[in-house]
Amino acid sequence: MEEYISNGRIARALTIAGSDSGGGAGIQADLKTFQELGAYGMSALTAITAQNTLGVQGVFPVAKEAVKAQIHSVGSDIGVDALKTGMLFSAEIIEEVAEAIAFFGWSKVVVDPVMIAKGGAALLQVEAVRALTRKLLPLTMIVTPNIPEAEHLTGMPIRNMADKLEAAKKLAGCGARYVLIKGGHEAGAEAVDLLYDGSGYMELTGKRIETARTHGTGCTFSAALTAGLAQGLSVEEAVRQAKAYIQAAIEDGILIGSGHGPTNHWAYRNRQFVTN
Ligand SMILES: Nc1ncnc2c1ncn2[C@@H]1O[C@H](COP(=O)(O)OP(=O)(O)OP(=O)(O)O)[C@@H](O)[C@H]1O
Ligand SMILES: Cc1ncc(COP(=O)(O)O)c(N)n1
Repeated sequence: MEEYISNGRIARALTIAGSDSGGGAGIQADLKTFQELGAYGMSALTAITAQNTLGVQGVFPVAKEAVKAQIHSVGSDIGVDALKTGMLFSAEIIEEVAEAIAFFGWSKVVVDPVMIAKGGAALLQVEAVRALTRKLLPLTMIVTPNIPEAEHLTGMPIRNMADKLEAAKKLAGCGARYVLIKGGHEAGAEAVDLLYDGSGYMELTGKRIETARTHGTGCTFSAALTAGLAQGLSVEEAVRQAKAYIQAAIEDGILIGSGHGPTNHWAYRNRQFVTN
């Protein structure tokens, strides 16, 4: 029981994100990951997507009032130790989310700036990017863009580690206390992520797996990070645990669907059973 308890109580993690009917990304990936890592998971839905391993067949946004109501329901009763945002879809939803974070004074805020699904579908409206950088990043503990998202948010191309660092500095300038730029979209034998803390940086390296089963890697990574923060880990510790979690989930992939399959959310726990 002990490992489920942080500061004398259950670690509570909230995801504010879209639903992926296929279960590999979005709210579903987040809740599975919270559960696997021993955090109590809660959700506020921002959009419903009709989605499978072949792509996104439909996007149905949730009314901003409904997003606010969900967040206030859990915030006013259960409480939140850490939260993450994923697909936020529109400027009005981003503004509602930012207001709620400020209202409750939550500080452990992970922002995964989801913009475009791996299949190419838009999960964030073009005009919403401004709201994300102006309203949400100043309230952010750690922002976790992939390379195309970091390029879009900063307006600069990223080709190497020096570019990643410069982009991270720009994003820190928007108010995020930590910036983690993910290396999943690069080529090379290793997937290298960069963590910038406002003054220094460190690299997190994992063996790159040649696989089509990478649907929801970013969602899963940021959810693992959020679970760790909810449990009282430092940002560095939570990032290392999240990297180990996603590495296992990609390495031990499961065969589901005929397109870009999901990662294996059980893999990290299964490995702990094997080693214990
Ligand atoms: N093929 C791979 N092999 C090993 N690690 C990977 C691979 N692809 C991604 N990763 C790791 O997974 C994490 C997520 O990175 P990625 O760049 O894929 O995020 P993302 O594009 O936001 O994901 P998604 O949009 O699918 O949710 C990072 O830690 C990255 O290094
Ligand atoms: C609801 C939702 N949220 C996030 C993603 C990003 O994941 P990916 O880039 O792997 O498609 C997604 N496809 N769907």
